[in-house]
Amino acid sequence: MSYQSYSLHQLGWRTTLAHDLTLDDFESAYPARITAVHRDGVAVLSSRGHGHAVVPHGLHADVGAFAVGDWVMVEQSADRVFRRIQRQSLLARVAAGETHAHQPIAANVDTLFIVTSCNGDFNPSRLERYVSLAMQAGVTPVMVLTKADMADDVAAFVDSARAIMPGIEVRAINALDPGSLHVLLPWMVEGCTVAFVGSSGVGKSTLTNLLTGDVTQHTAGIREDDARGRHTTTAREMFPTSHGAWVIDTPGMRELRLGAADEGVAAVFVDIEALAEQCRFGDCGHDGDAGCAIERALAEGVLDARRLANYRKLQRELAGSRRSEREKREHGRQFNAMAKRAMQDKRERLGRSR
Ligand SMILES: Nc1nc2c(ncn2[C@@H]2O[C@H](COP(=O)(O)OP(=O)(O)OP(=O)(O)O)[C@@H](O)[C@H]2O)c(=O)[nH]1
Ligand SMILES: [Zn+2]
Repeated sequence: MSYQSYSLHQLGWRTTLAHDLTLDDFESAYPARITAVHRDGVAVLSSRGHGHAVVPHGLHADVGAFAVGDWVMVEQSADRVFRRIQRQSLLARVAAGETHAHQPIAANVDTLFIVTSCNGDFNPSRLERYVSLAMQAGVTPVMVLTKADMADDVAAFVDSARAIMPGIEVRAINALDPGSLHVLLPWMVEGCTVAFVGSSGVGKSTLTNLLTGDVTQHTAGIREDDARGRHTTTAREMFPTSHGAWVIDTPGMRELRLGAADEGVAAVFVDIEALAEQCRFGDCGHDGDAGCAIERALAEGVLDARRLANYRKLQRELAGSRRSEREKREHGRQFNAMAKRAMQDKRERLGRSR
C-alpha cells in the first residue's frame, strides 16, 4: 500500500490549478501533493507514488511557507520543489500571543467537518467561530454532531446547529457505529479533501480512523526513499479513505484560531449585517439609538442576545488583529528608516575620512 500511486484526479487535481502554470513549468517539472512538511523538505504523493522533495533555499522564504495538501511542481530531474501552485483554500493558524502571525496548516481542503457532541460540549459561540474560520479559508463547513446515541433530544441540537449560519449542512451521527458513517459520504468523494476540527473528546479520531482505517495505518510512519536514495520513515498527515477522499490530520488543526477573518465573520453573521443596514441612521451604534433594527429584532425575539454578543466579541477581536497588523507594519517602517539613516551616516563618515 505504501508504494501505491494515484492519478492526478485521484489526488484532487482540478483544472483550475493549471491556470497558474506555464508550458515551461510542465516541461521541467511534474505536479505532486504535499502529505507532510518536514524540516528538510516535504513528503509528496504524485502519479509516481510516494516521494520526498527538498525545498531549495529562498523558495517561498522557507519550508514554513508550505502546508499539507499544497500542490507543488517537482523538478523532473531532481527531487527538488520547483514552485508551489496557487492554493484553492488555506486553513492557517494564528500564533498565540500578540504577534498574530499566520502559519499555514492545511491547503486545498474542500470540506471542514466541525465536530461537536450532542452534550455539554455543544457551544454555539465556539461553532460560530469555527464556521467563520472555514468561510475565511474558502473551505465548506459541515457541522457534525457526534454522540447522537447518547442524547435525548438530538433534533434540538440539530436545530441550534442550523441556526449558526443560513444554509449550513448539519449531520448527527454515532461515531462508534460504522453504519452511520454514510451521512458523511456526500463529502467523501474521490479526489476531495476533508479535515476535522473540534474540541478534545468529541470523536475526531474515532471518525478519522473509521474513514481511513481499512486503507492505511494511520499513525504508523511509512518507509520511503528520500532525495539521496536512503530509506527513511516519516509520519504523514494526509490519508486516503476507502471512498477516494483524503483526510488531512495534522497537529496544527487543533490550534486553529480566528485571525484576520473579516469576510468569514461577515458570511456567518449575514443576518446581523443585513439588520444593521435597516437601522435608521448609517452610523447607528446599535445601543439605544433611535430606529435601530438590531435592537428591534432583539426585542421581538428574532435575534438571539447570545449571537449578537458573540458577533460583537468577534468584531472586537478582528479590530485587535487589524491593529496589531498595522503596528507590525509601522514597526517595520520605523526599522527600515532607522537602517537607512545608519547607512547614510556611515556613507557620510566614510566620505569625510577620505
Ligand atoms: N457513545 C459515543 N461515544 C463516542 C462517539 N464519538 C466518540 N465517542 C467516544 O468519545 C471518546 C473520545 O473520542 P475521540 O475520537 O478520541 O475524540 P477526539 O475528538 O479525537 O479527541 P482528541 O484526540 O482529544 O482531540 C472516545 O472514548 C470515543 O469512543 C459517539 O458518537 N457516541
Ligand atoms: Zn442599529
